[in-house]
Amino acid sequence: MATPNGLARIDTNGGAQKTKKHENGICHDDSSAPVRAQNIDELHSMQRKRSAPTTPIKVDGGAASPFAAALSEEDRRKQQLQSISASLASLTRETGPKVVRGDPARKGEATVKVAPVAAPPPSQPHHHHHHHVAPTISVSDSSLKFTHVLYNLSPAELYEQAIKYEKGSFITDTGALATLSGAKTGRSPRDKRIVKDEAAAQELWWGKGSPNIEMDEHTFLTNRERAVDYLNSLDKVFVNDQFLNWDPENRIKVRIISARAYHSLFMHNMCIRPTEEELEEFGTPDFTIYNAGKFPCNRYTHYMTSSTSVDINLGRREMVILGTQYAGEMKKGLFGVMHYLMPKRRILSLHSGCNMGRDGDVALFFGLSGTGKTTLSTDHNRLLIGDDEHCWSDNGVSNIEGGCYAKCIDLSREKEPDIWNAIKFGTVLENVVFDEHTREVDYTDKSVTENTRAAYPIEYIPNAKIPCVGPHPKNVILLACDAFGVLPPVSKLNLAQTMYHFISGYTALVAGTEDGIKEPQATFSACFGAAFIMLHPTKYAAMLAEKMQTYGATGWLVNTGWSGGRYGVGNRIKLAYTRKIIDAIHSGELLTANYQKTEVFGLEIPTAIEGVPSEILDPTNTWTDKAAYKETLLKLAGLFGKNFEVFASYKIGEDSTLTEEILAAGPKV
Ligand SMILES: Nc1ncnc2c1ncn2[C@@H]1O[C@H](COP(=O)(O)OP(=O)(O)O)[C@@H](O)[C@H]1O
Ligand SMILES: C=C(OP(=O)(O)O)C(=O)O
Ligand SMILES: [Ca+2]
Ligand SMILES: [Mn+2]
Repeated sequence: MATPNGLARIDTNGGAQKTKKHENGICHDDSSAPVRAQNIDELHSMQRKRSAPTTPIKVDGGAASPFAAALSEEDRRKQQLQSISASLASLTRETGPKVVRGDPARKGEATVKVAPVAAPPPSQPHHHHHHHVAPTISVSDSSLKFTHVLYNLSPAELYEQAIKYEKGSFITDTGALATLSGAKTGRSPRDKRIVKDEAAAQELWWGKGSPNIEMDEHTFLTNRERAVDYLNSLDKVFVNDQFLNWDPENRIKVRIISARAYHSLFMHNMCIRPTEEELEEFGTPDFTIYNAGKFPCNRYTHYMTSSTSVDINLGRREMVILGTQYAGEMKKGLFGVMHYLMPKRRILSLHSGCNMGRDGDVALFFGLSGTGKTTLSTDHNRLLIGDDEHCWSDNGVSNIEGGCYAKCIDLSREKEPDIWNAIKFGTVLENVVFDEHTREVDYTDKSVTENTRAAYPIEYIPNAKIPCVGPHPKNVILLACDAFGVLPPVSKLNLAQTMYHFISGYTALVAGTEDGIKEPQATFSACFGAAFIMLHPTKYAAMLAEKMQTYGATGWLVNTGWSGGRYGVGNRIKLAYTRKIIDAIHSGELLTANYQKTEVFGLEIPTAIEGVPSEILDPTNTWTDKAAYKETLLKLAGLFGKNFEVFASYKIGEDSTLTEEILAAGPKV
C-alpha cells in the first residue's frame, strides 16, 4: 500500500483516482498510483488542495465526465464569488471588491489560480479584452481591489489562520483553540438596534420594556457602509454559508462575512454545517451578517451611545456588527431574527435547552444566561437536542443551531464530564486563562472575564440527537437562579402559573463576586429572553399556552440558585441535587408525588424526592433566620408584582379567562 517514497494513502493523483476507483463496480482501493509530484512542495500543495473542504463539490481537475452536472465547478465558484462580491458591494457602488478564493499568503498556489471573477463593472464586457480598461465613474476604488475570500474553511485551516494572524490565539493541551474576544467579553444589549421601517413599526414590539431600540434606515446604511468598507479594506475575509433550524421545512440560509478566523470557526461550530451537496445548491442566503467587530462604529451617526453597534435590518435581511468582537453577538443576533421569522409561520421560537429520554419524552429548559440551560440539557442519560435555541412547530421541536455555547467558569471534569470532554480540537475557547507552558486551562481563573465560554459542534456531546429534532415536549422547565434564596428548589406549576413565570422571566444574579456580601440583583426578562424577542411577550406566551394545552405538557419552576439564605449567607444548590430533581421530573416520579402549597408565591412543592434531602425542598426549613426569610420572600414578591404591572393590560390569547388566571397566578403580598 505504501507508495515508493513511503507516503501512504495520500491521493496524489489529482482526484482522478477517485473516479477510477469504482469503475465496473470494483473498488481498486489497494492500487497505489504513482506519485505525480516532483518535489515535496508540490506534494504538499496537492494534499492541501485535495483535502480542502473549500471545494464543495467533486475534486477539480478530475477526469471531466461527459455526464457532469450542467453547471461546471468553475461556473459555480464564479457565481458564488460574484454573490459574495455583491454582498460586499456597498449601496452606492455597483460592485464590491474583486473577490478571489484563498489565502493571499499562499501566492502562486492553486487556490489563487481561480482568478478575478467578481462581477465586472457593467460598462466592461465579460471577455475578449485582456487589456486594462480605465475605471469609469461607476467604479469605485474598492471594486478594483482584490479581497481574498476564505470560504467555509475547515477547523484545521481556521486554526492555522487564527494562530498565524490573530494575537491571543493558542492551542490548549486538549486541542481547543483559545482566543480573546477583545474589550467586549459579553453581549451589548444596549447597543442593539432594529431598523423601524413601516413593516417593523407595525409588527414588532416597541416602547416601554421592549428590547427593540429603533434605528432609521439611513443610519443603518451609514453603519453598513462603514462595516463593508472596513471588510473591503482587508486582504481577506472569512465567509461562512450555513443553515439555521434542523426542521427541513423551515431551514434558513445564513451567510456570515467576518474578519477573524475566530469568528468563522465560532459560527462553523454554532450554525448547522452544510454537506458538500447542500453547499453546492446554497444559492442566495436568506440573511447576511457583516461582522466588522474589530472596527468601531461612527459615534457621530444618530443613536450611538458607544463605539459598539449591533444593527438588524429585517427588510434588507442584514445585520451589521461594529465595535464588538464577542462572538455570541452573532448567534444571539440570528436568534432575534428567528424570533421574528418563525412566529410569522406560526412556529414558536424558544430560548431554551432541549433534551429527550430514550423513550421519546422531551423536556424544554427555559432560563436566562447562567441559570443552567446548557448544563442541565447536557445529561449523560438523555439525548441532547440542543442547549439554547429551539423552535416548536406542529411537528414537534427542532434545534435552531448546530452547536453549543457553554459557560466554563469553574468547569470540572467530575461535575460536567460531557462538556469537559467536548473541549478538544475544533472547539473555540473564549477568554480563558491557561498555563504558558503546559497550555493547561485554569477554569477557575476569572482574570479576563467571568463569562468564559466554549463553543463546540453539538456532535462533540456523545449522546447528541442528530438530526436535532424531537416530538412535542412533555415537560417545560423554567430555570431561575434565585440569589435571594427564597424560591423552592422545585415547584409544579399549573398552566396559569407557567405563563405568569414565563412572562416574568425572573432570575437573580449576584452583583459582584468579590468584596463581601452584596445585594442580589433581580432581573426580569420576558419569555426568559427579552433581549432576543421581537414581538410582544404575550404573543409568545399565548403560543406556548396553546401548545402546552394541546400536547399536555407540565410546567415546573426550578431554582438553580441559593438555598438556606441569600447569596453570602446560604449556598448555591448543589448541581448534583438539581440533577436529581430534574431526573424526577423526567421519570414522572414528581407528577405523582405529595405536594404542599407555599405561602406568598402559592407554589406546589413536593415533600420528598429520591436522592435529595427532604428538608431542602421547603426554604422555610433551610433558613435559620425565619424573619429574614419572610422579609426577603415579601421583597421578591413585591419585585415580581411591580414587574408584572406592564403586562396587566394585555390579553393573552383569544380567551380572556386565561388572562385573568395568569394575573391571579402571581405572588400575593
Ligand atoms: N444547581 C445548579 N444547577 C445548574 N447549574 C449550576 C448549579 N450550580 C452551579 N451551576 C453552574 O451554573 C452555570 C450554569 O450555566 P449554563 O448552564 O451555561 O447556563 P445557560 O446555558 O442557561 O446560560 C454552570 O457554570 C454550572 O456549573
Ligand atoms: C450566548 C449567550 O447565551 P446563554 O448565556 O444563555 O448561554 C449570551 O447570553 O450571550
Ligand atoms: Ca484535483
Ligand atoms: Mn447556555
